[in-house]
Amino acid sequence: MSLSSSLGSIRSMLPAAIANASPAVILAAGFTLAPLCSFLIYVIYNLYFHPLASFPGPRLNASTPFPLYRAILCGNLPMYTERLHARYGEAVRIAPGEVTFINPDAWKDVYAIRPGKAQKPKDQRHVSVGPNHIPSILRTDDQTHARYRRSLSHGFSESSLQKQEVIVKGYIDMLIQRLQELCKPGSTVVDMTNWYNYTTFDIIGDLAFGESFGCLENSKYHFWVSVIFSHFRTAAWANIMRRVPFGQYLMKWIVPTKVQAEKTAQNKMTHEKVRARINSGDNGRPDFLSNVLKQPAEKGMSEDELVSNSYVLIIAGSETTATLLSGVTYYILTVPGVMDKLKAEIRGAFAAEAEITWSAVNQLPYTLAVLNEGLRMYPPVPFGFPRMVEGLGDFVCGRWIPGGTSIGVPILAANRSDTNFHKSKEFIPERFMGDPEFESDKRNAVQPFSVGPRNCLGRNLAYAEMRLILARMIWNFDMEIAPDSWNWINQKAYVVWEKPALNVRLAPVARV
Ligand code: HEM
Repeated sequence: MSLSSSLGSIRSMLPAAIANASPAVILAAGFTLAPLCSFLIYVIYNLYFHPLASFPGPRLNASTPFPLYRAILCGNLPMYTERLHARYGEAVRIAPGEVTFINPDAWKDVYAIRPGKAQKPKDQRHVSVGPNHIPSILRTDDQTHARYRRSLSHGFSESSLQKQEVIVKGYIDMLIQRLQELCKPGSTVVDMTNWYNYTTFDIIGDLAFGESFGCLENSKYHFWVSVIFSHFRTAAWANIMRRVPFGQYLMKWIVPTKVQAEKTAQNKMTHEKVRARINSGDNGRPDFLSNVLKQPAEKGMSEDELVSNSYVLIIAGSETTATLLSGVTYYILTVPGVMDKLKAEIRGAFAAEAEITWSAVNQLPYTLAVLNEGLRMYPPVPFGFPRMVEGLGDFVCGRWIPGGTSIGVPILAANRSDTNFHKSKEFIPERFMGDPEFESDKRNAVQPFSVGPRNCLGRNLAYAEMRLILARMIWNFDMEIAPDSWNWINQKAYVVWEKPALNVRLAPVARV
């Protein structure tokens, strides 16, 4: 049957107004109405027939992913999820196929390996593709991940950590010295977010590439580092574009040319740095790559894999630690009483600065409690990395989740939930020191380094660095928050927090 005779027979069944319309008008109407009808069916299915239809959450989120897209693009995802959980409870359907849980048991069910079950793969939409398109340790399949992790783990072992102390200490000495110089003759206001970043990027640059970025020496960001900060917003767009048809092609139009050019230059620089590190071979230094480079590529990493993983090591290892130190500095300067206790513990424990070592700072319980409360209130990775349910489905916190669903623990929401913590929005280090008032706290809800085979590899290094830097800062300086930083904590988050300047007045401690 021809098109015109088909249209003719349809016409005879329609009311006169439509029947008299020309074929072009009917086709145009069809093209307009078809997507509208499909969308309507999609919404009705999501709301009433989808296997997740019984999960709590706003109806708009259950029917379309647009509220989630909006939260991601506005840098609001962790806070938005926190609000949804406060309103709808422990499990929330944040988008048609995405559910988040704040019950501590979800860490086990979603992230850990359970007997007889495979680990759940990452929801790749939340993980950036490396600039050289070789999947990094954060994105790759389980088999390659196991190889990366095995070859890298030596650089994060207890014995390597002990040897790394001298390298880390050198940069902390430089931080203190530079800040002392800035304070001459009396006190001065500095942006501590920058100074913590200078320090942690120099440390991790040294441990990953064998040379620092020279940020402390030059009191400014190296080009490689500054590019990272301008790219976090792009990562939010990339998250959305991984969800829409032809998204990867659209990215080229969304990312400004300047940003693309910076990224290319950074990529070239990374290749050069990695090649220089390969050429220096086993340089006898206890850095991250010494062990990797001793092995053949099939057991260690190829040059491209080294490039891709260097990005992860540097960004995951620097920005996170500096973020936590900035957050803790903000809280100890704004919550009454905390600074006095910290000073009493740190300045009372040592007779001289040289005594402040990695093993010595392990003996400072209040300092550790302050860092843990900082990780609860201001986790450096505030949303975390969701996983996918495979196959037919699985149980999470006693509820059946169908295959194809993205599930996760939104870190900030779990950490600041009233169901998990007494006085959940207050910064109270005593909750990590056995204070009976906080006996009902579900402290195992706080997993800022995640859980399972893909948890943070640098956890011990991060704790050692954070304890030492905080102790040395408190030993050396009296601090006061500048009036323009009182509101510092209200930030956006694009994967990581977008931190403004944290202006702090530093005054060297006078000692006789
Ligand atoms: C306060 C500091 C830090 C926090 C809060 C943190 C948090 C995290 C989180 C949430 C993940 C993702 C885990 C997952 O997907 O389940 C991760 C992965 C990772 N982190 Fe950290 N991190 C910190 C410091 C460091 C440091 C100092 C290093 C050292 C280089 C590091 C290296 C890594 C690596 C290599 C991974 C990937 C692990 C894998 O996929 O097997 N992190 N981190």
